[in-house]
Amino acid sequence: MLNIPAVEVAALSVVRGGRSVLSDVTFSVPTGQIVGLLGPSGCGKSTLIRAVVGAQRIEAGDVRVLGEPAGSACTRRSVGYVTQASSVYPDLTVRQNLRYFASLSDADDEATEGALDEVGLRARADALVRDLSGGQRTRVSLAAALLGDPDVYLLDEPTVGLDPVLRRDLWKLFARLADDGRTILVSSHVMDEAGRCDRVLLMREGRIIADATPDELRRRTGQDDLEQAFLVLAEEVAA
Ligand SMILES: Nc1ncnc2c1ncn2[C@@H]1O[C@H](COP(=O)(O)OP(=O)(O)OP(=O)(O)O)[C@@H](O)[C@H]1O
Repeated sequence: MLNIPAVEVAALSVVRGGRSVLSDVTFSVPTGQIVGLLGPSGCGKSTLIRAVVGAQRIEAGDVRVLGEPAGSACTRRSVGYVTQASSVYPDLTVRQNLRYFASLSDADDEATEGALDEVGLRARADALVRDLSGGQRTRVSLAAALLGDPDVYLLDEPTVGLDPVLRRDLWKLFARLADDGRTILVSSHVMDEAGRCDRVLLMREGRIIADATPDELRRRTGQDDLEQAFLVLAEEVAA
């Protein structure tokens, strides 16, 4: 099991609305790593995550999760997907949502309360989800994913709109999950979050322009700042 990559994408191409959105994307994510999918808005991060979930029609290529085709029934319980749009019930409270999701995955009330703490929502546990901010709703979705205890987390911009303290706390949570052997593929367009990943896939216009550790990116570009490193790499690709 440990030798099988958590995620394996080979020569993936996706067309949406008649336009090429992903072109010849290839990468592999070993188990127990945090891999960041970084790149500007519209570069294809969400589409790539949807393909790994098995929710995106693909034009060409192969996408596997834990050795099985993406989206296949046997991998569904192994994957926790947190979308950019909220995927919890707006007319239930935070705690009611989590108790509902806990019942689907045989988690108990203690796990529900633990998940509330993990995402920093204890103070809003009795608030209706429809009264929460976008960032708070994303954290409810993340807590619901935690209750399923998946092997692979696919997180689409989970830290958007969060203040620096909450962002730091969520990245600590991701690190704890990875230390426990979980795998995390997490997208962001905030380049300083790249530094918190074991490895970074830098995307631009539907292609991966670098697949490296943060230190390798710094060395390769001679830039300490990862945002500057991205700019150097983007210019190299454009040249
Ligand atoms: N339903 C759709 N039909 C046609 N094109 C789409 C659709 N959804 C997204 N696209 C296009 O696919 C490209 C990639 O979009 P995607 O949402 O994957 O990017 P992203 O990197 O996740 O962006 P963001 O950071 O803004 O969420 C964009 O050019 C977008 O306009």
